[in-house]
Amino acid sequence: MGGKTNFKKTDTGKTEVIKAEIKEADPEEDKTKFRSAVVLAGGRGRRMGTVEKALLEFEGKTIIERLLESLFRVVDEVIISFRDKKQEEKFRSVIEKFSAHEIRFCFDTLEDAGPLEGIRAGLLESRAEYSFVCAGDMPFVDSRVVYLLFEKASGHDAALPKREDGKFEPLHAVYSKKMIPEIEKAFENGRCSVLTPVFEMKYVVFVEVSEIREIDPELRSFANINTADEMQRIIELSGKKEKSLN
Ligand SMILES: Nc1nc2c(ncn2[C@@H]2O[C@H](COP(=O)(O)OP(=O)(O)OP(=O)(O)O)[C@@H](O)[C@H]2O)c(=O)[nH]1
Ligand SMILES: [Mg+2]
Repeated sequence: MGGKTNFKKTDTGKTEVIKAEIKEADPEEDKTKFRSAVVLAGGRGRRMGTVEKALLEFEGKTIIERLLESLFRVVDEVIISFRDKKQEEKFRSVIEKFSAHEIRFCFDTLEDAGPLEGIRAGLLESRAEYSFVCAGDMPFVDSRVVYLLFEKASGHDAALPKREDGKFEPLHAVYSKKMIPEIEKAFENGRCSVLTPVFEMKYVVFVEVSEIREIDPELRSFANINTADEMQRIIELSGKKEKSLN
């Protein structure tokens, strides 16, 4: 399908409808489970002047490399969610560096439908029941936080961080395959907010960021880059980290 799809603006950013019925997780259940990650890379980076944000580089390393290094500490395969094959070619040389790992690709069916379409394609391609989904413009994703989200999601439909101000981090979350039909329904209703299908699922775990702060005190994991100014801030943050490590 190549044609453009027009989606209505949704109001699903609001948080009043939360259907989190928590089931008892079985700690033995997922010890041997296959885990996937879906990295969303199919956006156009328009706010930065149309750039491939995942290929932005600082201190000699691209964001996608940083992400892959971190993710392969905790998942068995990574699926990179591209808009089309032409985009995949631009990433080939970076991805070759990870030939020892399982990296696969998926491509959008709906053009320019946003991250939710990338998630749909990624979850369809995923060989795991649970996939960690993140934006491809997040340089500091922390494998320990990803692991925590997998643990929280186990036996449930999804696990999303919830900030102190009540906002969620749907592009740094674990989703089960149950999200796929809910995404299809959202699109049928002209909705493209990632939170729309999330709120349709029954067993969603919202992980308070206070718990994540125990691992990642400044919540650097969620930092993402949308503008040139944010890129500058990320470079500064990175410098700070180097110092605190020494
Ligand atoms: N597969 C896929 N991924 C997308 C799509 N739109 C956005 N993304 C990804 O979703 C993540 C969050 O999106 P944004 O921060 O808006 O990134 P973007 O769309 O490239 O940037 P802008 O054009 O400035 O909005 C980024 O990692 C994007 O690459 C899409 O249509 N398909
Ligand atoms: Mg966008």
